[in-house]
Amino acid sequence: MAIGVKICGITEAGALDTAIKAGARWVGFVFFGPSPRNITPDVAATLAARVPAGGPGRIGLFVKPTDAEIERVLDTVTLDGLQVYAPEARAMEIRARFGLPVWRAVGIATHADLPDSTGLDGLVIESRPPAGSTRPGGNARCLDWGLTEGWRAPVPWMLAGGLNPVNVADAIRRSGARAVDVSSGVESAPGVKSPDLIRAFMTAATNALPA
Ligand SMILES: O=C(O)c1ccccc1N[C@@H]1O[C@H](COP(=O)(O)O)[C@@H](O)[C@H]1O
Repeated sequence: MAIGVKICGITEAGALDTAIKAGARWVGFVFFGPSPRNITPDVAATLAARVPAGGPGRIGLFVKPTDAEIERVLDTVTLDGLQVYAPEARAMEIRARFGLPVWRAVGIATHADLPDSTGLDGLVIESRPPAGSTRPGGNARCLDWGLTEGWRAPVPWMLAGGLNPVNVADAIRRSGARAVDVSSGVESAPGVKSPDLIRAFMTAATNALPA
């Protein structure tokens, strides 16, 4: 079974080209000031334009965004979907307002935190941020992968949080995820993607399950 991979927090063309060549299903651009991966709409537009037709979906990541913040990005950047950190009702509003698929990021601590319904297009399931963190994701923090065992996901979902080339195969097997999302785990320093780590992650994720 093919595993979908999202390489998130791309800030420059070299990493983007590596992700495309290695077969990423999605690439993510972060629009959140406190993140070391934050980029301007102009930079994102240049990157988004490099993605060939039939290439990975271009996902914009937003944290509790206002409509104006999303509008400002979409005025400049062509995106194929949005990843939002916001309550379900707000994420639904965003979906209705902008007409793009919306995946909601959900931080979980127990099996009971897993949503059993949603009106959205997908869910990004990850660990809760450490206390005092300035951002709700991108903290290289792993979930207990056993928590998703037996979960009947209402929509497609991806596993995120603390994944890297060494642990991703185990994470896929233990969590049951068929799509994974990575940012910090393919970086040589915060906000600096490593082409070697991107390639290693893609290989490990792709080979995690028998063909
Ligand atoms: O990457 C960030 O800086 C970020 C900022 C704010 C919200 C989410 C962010 N990243 C996303 O968090 C998960 C897990 O990332 P990691 O692999 O543990 O670094 C993933 O969806 C990132 O795109």
